[in-house]
Amino acid sequence: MSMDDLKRQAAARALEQVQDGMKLGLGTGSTAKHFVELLGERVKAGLKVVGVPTSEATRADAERCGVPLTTLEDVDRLDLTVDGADEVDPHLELIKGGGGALLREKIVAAASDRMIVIADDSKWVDALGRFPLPIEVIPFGLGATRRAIEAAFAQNGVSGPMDIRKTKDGHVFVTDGGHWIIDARLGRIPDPPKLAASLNSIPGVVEHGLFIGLARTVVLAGAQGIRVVDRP
Ligand SMILES: O=C[C@H](O)[C@H](O)[C@H](O)COP(=O)(O)O
Repeated sequence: MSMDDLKRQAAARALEQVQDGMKLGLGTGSTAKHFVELLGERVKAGLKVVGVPTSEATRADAERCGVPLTTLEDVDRLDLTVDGADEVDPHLELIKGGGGALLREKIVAAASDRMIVIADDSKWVDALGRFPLPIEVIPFGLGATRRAIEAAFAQNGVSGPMDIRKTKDGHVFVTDGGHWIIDARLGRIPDPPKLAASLNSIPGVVEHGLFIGLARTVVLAGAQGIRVVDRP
């Protein structure tokens, strides 16, 4: 079975949690894209839902698949967000943002009563940090922001190279919000909630890819089948 088949299986399992009338957060990335496509099939068959997309890419996918969209101005809360992740640890803390959508993803997840993460089981790790941590920053004053990030890393016992994310053709990657991303290769993050709190307090850091306390359930698809892990 291909990696893509596994991602679709995880998406299909999460879709079982969707009920008529729900307001949904629609994640971003190759796994979340499967969820949007499968959701579109259910909508064509009569399911009534509305979704808030977490990126312009997901907005385009949802429109193509016929999923009705809304905004967080027009609805108070979302019932459920289904999104992918770059890493998941045993406490169900996450690294997200490999596709650059972390800011809208975190806003949408925080506005949701429940977040289900869908992933192939290669995303499950003992400790977060092997995947470079995306940190979304304002381009103004970048040198000062970088130094403050380095100081926060030192306080948290981590260090590693920090790269401004580039596109394949060598241009700086610009997020949907018009910001840049620093990818920090930390290797292992001993205390993700503490590091998240440190990064939250840095002016110039718009958001970061540590999703703490947000995922309620993780659906992992692997060669041996599907494993569903709930937050204790
Ligand atoms: O910014 C991107 C998102 O956080 C994605 O959900 C994450 O990168 C996982 O993407 P994929 O399902 O393609 O591995």
